[in-house]
Amino acid sequence: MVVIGEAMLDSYLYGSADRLCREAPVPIVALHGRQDVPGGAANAAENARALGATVEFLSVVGTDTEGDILLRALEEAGVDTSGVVRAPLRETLVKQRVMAASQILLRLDRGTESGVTGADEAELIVRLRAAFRRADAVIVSDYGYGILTPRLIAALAEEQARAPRVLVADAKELGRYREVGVTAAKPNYGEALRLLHDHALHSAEERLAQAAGWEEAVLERTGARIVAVTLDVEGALVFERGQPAYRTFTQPHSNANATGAGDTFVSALALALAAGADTPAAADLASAAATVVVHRGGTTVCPAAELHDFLTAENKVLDTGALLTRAAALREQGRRLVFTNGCFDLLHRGHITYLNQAKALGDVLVVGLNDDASVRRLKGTSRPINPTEDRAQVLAALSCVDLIVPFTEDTPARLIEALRPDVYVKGGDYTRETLPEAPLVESLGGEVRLLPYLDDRSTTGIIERVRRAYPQTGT
Ligand SMILES: Nc1ncnc2c1ncn2[C@@H]1O[C@H](COP(=O)(O)OP(=O)(O)OP(=O)(O)O)[C@@H](O)[C@H]1O
Ligand SMILES: O=P(O)(O)OC[C@@H](O)[C@H]1O[C@@H](O)[C@@H](O)[C@@H](O)[C@@H]1O
Repeated sequence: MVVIGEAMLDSYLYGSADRLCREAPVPIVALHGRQDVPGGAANAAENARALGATVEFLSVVGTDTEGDILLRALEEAGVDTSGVVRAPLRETLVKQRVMAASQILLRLDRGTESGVTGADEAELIVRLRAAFRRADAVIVSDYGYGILTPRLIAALAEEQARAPRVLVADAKELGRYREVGVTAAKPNYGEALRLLHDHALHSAEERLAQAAGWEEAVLERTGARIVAVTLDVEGALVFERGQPAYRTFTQPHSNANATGAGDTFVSALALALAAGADTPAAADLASAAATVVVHRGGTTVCPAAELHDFLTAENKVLDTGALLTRAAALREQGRRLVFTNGCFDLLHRGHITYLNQAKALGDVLVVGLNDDASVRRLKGTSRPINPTEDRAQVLAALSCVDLIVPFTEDTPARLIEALRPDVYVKGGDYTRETLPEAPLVESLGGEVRLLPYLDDRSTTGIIERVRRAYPQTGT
């Protein structure tokens, strides 16, 4: 992985503030600690390393002490910094935060006016071209401080046209990368507004609806194959040419001191795409990694082991008793429960789109999963291909699925009666009249919603394609 962009040093000054200053009504901070960590593009590089990538970092950094501290921290984290140009005329970017307990009181920025000389630019381009050719994936992290010059972006475009890589752009002004042929672009809400000349809306619902309408425009203005608009606590909306939009969901955390979740998101997204994950899976991994760093606080990374623990410890698979206890607690918090059921054998894109849409109809998506005996009765003895436990774990990896409950009957009627969902969702060919569970759901005060399946996507279709591809293996 090559990460190129604007490195900064995030410097945290920790203290406590118990009284106000006599000269002016401002807090007096008694300092008792300091921590310096790589920020900006350097944070993206450190995140990619922590997730397991071999990382070459390219940037322009001053020859000052802050530059030394920054590069030493990166090297200690295992990032290769030999591609960083040290520029005597440049002041290293520093973002110093004065903290009282976990509250940021003030941020002081330095080095924001430092330019890049023609010689530094030329040297960085030479290093970029060489590194690009060695890389599987490239991240561009452009905060608008002048390192990513038009000439450098043109060189990037040439390299990408010559031998395309998984190239992810995280930039304040994404329009600058339109001709580069990036694989994925990651604007946050503010960056997307700037790109599209749209105006900010206030409630989360309004923002989501607004962002859902951006699909065509963001893909067009960034020239990217995939655009992930990150929406802070609301997760992300992911658009891809020719595919249905996909939303990721986070576990909300009110960590005012969290910063750099976007860098983590980009690193995990780039790595997952480079490793061959499809877009929804890559976006879910990115979202999970970002959630981990938000919960940790400060400018930090998500180590691969922590991502793994986060994904497996979520314990989404429950038996009926445990589900009902959890559902009662969620109801008390005023959460709206959405329920659907199915076999979800050989999970495919149709399933993923459907589950994503189902989640959007409420707060908590519960999936009733037909167990192996019930799948056999419904679909024949050759099914399921994957056993209950595996099917449950695959579903559990989706951020839109909150809880999974295996059930053994032919229909979920008993489960619906016990759970009393606010919304019951079913897909495929049903109508309200032909759906056997509809009267039951409505008699319990719930609402029935039917969602279309994507055409040409089915587990049976996959099995038939495999059969045709390998006829010699018989039935
Ligand atoms: N408060 C939060 N609780 C849970 N998850 C969050 C929260 N804030 C952000 N995230 C996660 O981090 C991802 C990226 O966040 P965000 O939209 O804030 O990016 P960003 O503005 O580029 O971040 P930064 O500038 O801090 O790097 C979100 O899509 C979401 O998955
Ligand atoms: O250039 P502006 O946006 O003013 O400063 C960047 C900061 O807001 C922070 O950005 C985050 O993404 C992180 O990269 C973090 O390290 C960095 O300090």
